Amino acid sequence: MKISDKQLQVQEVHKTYGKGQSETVALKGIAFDVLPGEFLGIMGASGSGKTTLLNCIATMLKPTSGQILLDGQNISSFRGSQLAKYRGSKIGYLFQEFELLDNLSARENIVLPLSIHGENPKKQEAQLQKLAKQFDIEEVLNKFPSQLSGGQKQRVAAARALISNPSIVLADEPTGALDTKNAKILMEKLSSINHTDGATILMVTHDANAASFCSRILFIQDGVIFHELRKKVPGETQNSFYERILTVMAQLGGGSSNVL
Ligand SMILES: Nc1ncnc2c1ncn2[C@@H]1O[C@H](COP(=O)(O)OP(=O)(O)OP(=O)(O)O)[C@@H](O)[C@H]1O
Repeated sequence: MKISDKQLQVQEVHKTYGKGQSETVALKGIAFDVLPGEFLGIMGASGSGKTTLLNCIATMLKPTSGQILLDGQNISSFRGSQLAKYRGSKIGYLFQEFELLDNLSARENIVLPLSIHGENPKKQEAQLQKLAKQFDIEEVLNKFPSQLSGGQKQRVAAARALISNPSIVLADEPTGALDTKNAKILMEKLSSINHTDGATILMVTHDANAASFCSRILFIQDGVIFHELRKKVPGETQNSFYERILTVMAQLGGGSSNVL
């Protein structure tokens, strides 16, 4: 495989918080690659290092050692305007709590990343219409966040994450604040965009249902990869994958709960 075939390369990343007695080693040499068009899930017990890993990839945190490469570029070396460009155009973010701006309409929230980078308004409109259709939010584009349901807010946030056509979407517990029905709708939409547009998605989740939409799952324990599951191709059903996820979660958590 050529290096360029790998969209994201996480190479022996260590992350330590604090010093001396308050030192916490959150990541202990984590390494994996993500291919273009993969839908990768990251699972693991609370405190295992999932958010730390996501924040290192997002450049919100700097690894203590190791390297992270996106599209072959070492993102840890980025500074100033290069870093701002990376955050604004190469990465789409989707958080548990939506993080929409209250005083902007859904439409304005979605195009915000493009507006900041001075994209042509015609291009903005075409991208916006396409995503609004894909996420079934065409009817609510002129509403403000306070006028939207939780499910609608998260689909608006998902459209915003994809508007700049990023190399990778980083999602941290995107279904965490949604009820079962809205979580399923969001995952179906993300999965469909992953299949039709080849969007690469990396998603941290505790939810086995959400994880069953992924093509591969890394299970993290104490800052290292403990296990990997891959959906069988062709044709493993989502239900069969879900059952396999629950089995690993039971081994990890030592119980039958589907929440780690
Ligand atoms: N800013 C920080 N300062 C010190 N320690 C931290 C900090 N952030 C996280 N940690 C520690 O690093 C470890 C990994 O935390 P992290 O938030 O990455 O875990 P997580 O798997 O995302 O957990 P959760 O599922 O509960 O969100 C934990 O032991 C945590 O207490």
